[in-house]
Amino acid sequence: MTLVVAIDGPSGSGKSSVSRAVARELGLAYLDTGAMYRAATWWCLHTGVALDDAVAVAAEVRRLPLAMGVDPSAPAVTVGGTDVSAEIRETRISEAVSKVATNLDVREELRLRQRAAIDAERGADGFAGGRGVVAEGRDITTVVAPDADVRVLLTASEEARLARRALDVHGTADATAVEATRDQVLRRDADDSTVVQFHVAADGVVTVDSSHLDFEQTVRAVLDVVAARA
Ligand SMILES: Nc1ncnc2c1ncn2[C@@H]1O[C@H](COP(=O)(O)OP(=O)(O)OP(=O)(O)O)[C@@H](O)[C@H]1O
Ligand SMILES: Nc1ccn([C@H]2C[C@H](O)[C@@H](COP(=O)(O)O)O2)c(=O)n1
Repeated sequence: MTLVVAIDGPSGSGKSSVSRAVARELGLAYLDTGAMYRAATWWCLHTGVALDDAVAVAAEVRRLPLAMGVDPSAPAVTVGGTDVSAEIRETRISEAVSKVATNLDVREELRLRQRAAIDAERGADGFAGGRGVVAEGRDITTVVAPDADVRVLLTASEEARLARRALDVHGTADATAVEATRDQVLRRDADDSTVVQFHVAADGVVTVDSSHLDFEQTVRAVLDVVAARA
């Protein structure tokens, strides 16, 4: 039997790294839906469409030639055959992505693709047998896959999330680095929260608070939820 694990949470809560580790541990595929919004943003900047033109942006995203790798050890993201896995993590994308992710027509398009990717991995009707998947983002537990076998909201305090991101981007979590990270974490969450809810667990979703857990402990806590629920 295949397993679908859905994990949501705010920026810096550890969704991506923890989901990848959980997928590796369980031998499941891994779907990073945030990377899909980032790839859509990369594409819009690449094609030169004005991000404020919601209709044109949605039309561009419907044409997006995106291929999502689902190997948790190397989840490559390619657009039109170009590997953009590294570029979509650049600050210019992090600063712009909420404009694209809050476009409701873009969300409709990417949610269709996300559901298809999850169905492919779970071996749903019309798809070849899959191995199951860990899918993570902001609305996977609530909108994209509310029927997932296991649903987790991964949280952490603002302080912990800012420190983690500062360490990632600046190599230190001193006061200056944390301040420089605020926009990428808190402003982005505030903008994204206008269209999706990822701070409070919906009914049936288990909260894992990683504020006082290290990475390994957090992975173990999520694996424990899977073991208890699946
Ligand atoms: N429990 C933890 N303790 C300490 N560091 C952690 C923990 N979980 C994740 N990290 C580290 O925090 C950083 C941010 O994690 P990650 O990128 O997975 O977060 P995210 O929720 O996917 O963020 P975003 O939504 O902004 O992409 C990474 O360097 C990761 O290794
Ligand atoms: N299911 C999702 C996944 C992501 N987003 C938005 C929110 C972020 O600003 C952006 C990039 O996500 P990240 O790579 O930082 O996890 O995409 C969303 O709205 N819904």
